[in-house]
Amino acid sequence: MLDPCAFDSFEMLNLVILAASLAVIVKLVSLGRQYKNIPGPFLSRYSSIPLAFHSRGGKRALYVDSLHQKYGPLVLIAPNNISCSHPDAINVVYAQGDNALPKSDFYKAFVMDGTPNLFNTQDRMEHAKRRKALAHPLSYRSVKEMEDWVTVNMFKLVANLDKLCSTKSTSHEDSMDNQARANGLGLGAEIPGRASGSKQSGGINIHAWFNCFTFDVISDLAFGQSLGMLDRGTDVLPIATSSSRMVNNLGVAAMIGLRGRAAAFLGLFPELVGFGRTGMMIRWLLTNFWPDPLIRKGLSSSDMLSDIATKCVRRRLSPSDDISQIARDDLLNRLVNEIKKSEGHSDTTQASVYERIVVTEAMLLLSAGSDTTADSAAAIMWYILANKSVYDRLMAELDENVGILSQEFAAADELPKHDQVKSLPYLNATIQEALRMFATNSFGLPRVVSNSSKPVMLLGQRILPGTQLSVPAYTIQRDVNIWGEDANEFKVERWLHDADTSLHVKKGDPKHLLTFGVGPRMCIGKNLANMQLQLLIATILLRYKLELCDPEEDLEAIEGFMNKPVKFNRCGFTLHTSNTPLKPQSIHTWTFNDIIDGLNLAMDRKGFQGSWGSGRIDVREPSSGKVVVDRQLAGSAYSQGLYQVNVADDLDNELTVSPTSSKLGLDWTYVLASSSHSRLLIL
Ligand code: HEM
Repeated sequence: MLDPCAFDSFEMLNLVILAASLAVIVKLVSLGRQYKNIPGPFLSRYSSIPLAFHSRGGKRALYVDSLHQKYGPLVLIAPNNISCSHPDAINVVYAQGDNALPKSDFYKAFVMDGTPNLFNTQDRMEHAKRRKALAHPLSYRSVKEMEDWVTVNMFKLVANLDKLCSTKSTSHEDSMDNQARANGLGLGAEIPGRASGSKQSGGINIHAWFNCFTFDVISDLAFGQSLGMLDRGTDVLPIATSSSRMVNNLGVAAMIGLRGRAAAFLGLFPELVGFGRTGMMIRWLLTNFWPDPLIRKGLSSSDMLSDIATKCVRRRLSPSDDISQIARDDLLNRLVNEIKKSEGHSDTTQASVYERIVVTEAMLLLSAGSDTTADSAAAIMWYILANKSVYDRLMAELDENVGILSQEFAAADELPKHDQVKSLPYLNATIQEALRMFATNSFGLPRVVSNSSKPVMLLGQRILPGTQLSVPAYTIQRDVNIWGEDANEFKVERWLHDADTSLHVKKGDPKHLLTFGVGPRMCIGKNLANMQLQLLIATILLRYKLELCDPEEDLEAIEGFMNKPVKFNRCGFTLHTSNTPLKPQSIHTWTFNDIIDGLNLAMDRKGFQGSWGSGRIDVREPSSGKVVVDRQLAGSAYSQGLYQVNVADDLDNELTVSPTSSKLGLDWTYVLASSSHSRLLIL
């Protein structure tokens, strides 16, 4: 006989399944009806899967662009998710002030350890507070004051490239390429954006070197110490971490790339990446068991990056560590001061109170401010090299206005200065046009109409709360209605306002350039990025003669969160004949401690112009007895503490240091063994 209880449970189960199915059907029908007047692929009305599929493949912007070509300016790309490629949409979706729309749940995928940062916070008040803390340290004025850190790393970059140029190898086979392959920078399909296994042979992997440069600059500024990639010639860090072994041997660039790839996919399923304990638990499950290795590696990379940032920042903030005593007026220092102010802490507050916020923001700066700049620089370089007339005109402008590297050059203070290049019209027009064509920020950055948002109308369509909106940069930046029939051609002239400008080129208007985003969430690191891009392009072009290894190959890109050039990463490199190569460089770093009360080191950080307390630093070349550095102080900018001196010379042996001290003053004599290219850089 049938047990009545069993029958009841069976019926109950049936009822539950039926109810659940009905709920799904009702939900699907209502989803399908929503925005039925907005065109889009059939499946996208009901599911994010088509968009997720193309995001996983790194081609979201191209996919959405193809939808706009087919359906017009308004397209439903997923349920409740509208892409609008009309220029009028820019000021609606990325509106300022009371009309501003918050970032959508897509950004939850970027939250690392449960603490939102400036970039991924969805809360407007929290965002305003965080933005205020970073706005000052990243203002144009602050960035200008930090130019020397950029210069020091540029010098190291040039020293490395000179070394590669002066090796006998005719192909300039670059060790970076092997390292790149080994550390994940160049594993083709697995780590798209870093392919080095292409047909190109010979040349120098300029993209990888740009990465090392931008990482070293931003870590120098944001962590208080460089990650030393230019010194080691690789972006693999010698820091042992406890995180997943899956990404242990990867370089930082690859990790940031993977993290962006995973987030671009997971952001479409925000229910998988919630906050709190459940969120952490789901994340752990995804990291370990998600069937797609790209996603697992992306999540592991994210954890690993967080570990690295935490270690670096803790080290700098720890009062017991020597490094923390280095007196540096860098970004981290400014960030700590601003966060202390905004969080209402006094100087005496324990570092742990604000450490978490500082770590989160410093980590953000590392991931937001490194490969974005390197990828952009690589793309700009490709456009310059692929267009001979642009190359020639740029060289003429640089020669005329900077020209300094055409003479013998051997020290950081002889590198181009930002003031020399920042207003060069042709250089700036080239950068703008290359970034228009390449679109580092390529897909539409999503915002959401929240319940508290003011009513939103987009091209005559009323947008309901809960709807995601985005304006695709790639499509806008190549729209013939905005840029003219030549929208798909690289024409620097569209940004120039001189008589040479050919009349058929439609002028460019920066308001349609979404490179750094628009509105309240636009890039806060734009000043630093621009400074690096201008200096990088100017320095490299002035110092080296470059050519594409494979002129036939197009610049292809693949997207994570940002767009990355693929295939192009190497180019033929030779020093301009008028340049003398730097002798192979070693950068020696010295730290020394000021133990005398009240003694301040003050310097303007311009290469040689440093001195030590009431004494001085003498740097001599013993063979000639020539004093390389012998200056008095320029002013007082720092408090006492541990200072760092980098000495670049062409010797492998350690420097001999002969300190002499008197009670009230210190006379330090740094004696360099014989060297004709010895230089002292003081940070
Ligand atoms: C060429 C290089 C760069 C490009 C193309 C770029 C692009 C962008 C874009 C498009 C956004 C808006 C993202 C969104 O709305 O979701 C953004 C935001 C941001 N960028 Fe950049 N960026 C670059 C360099 C930098 C640098 C050097 C830094 C740091 C020093 C930086 C820090 C940030 C931060 C913190 C945000 C979040 C701002 C906010 O939400 O208020 N970026 N960037």
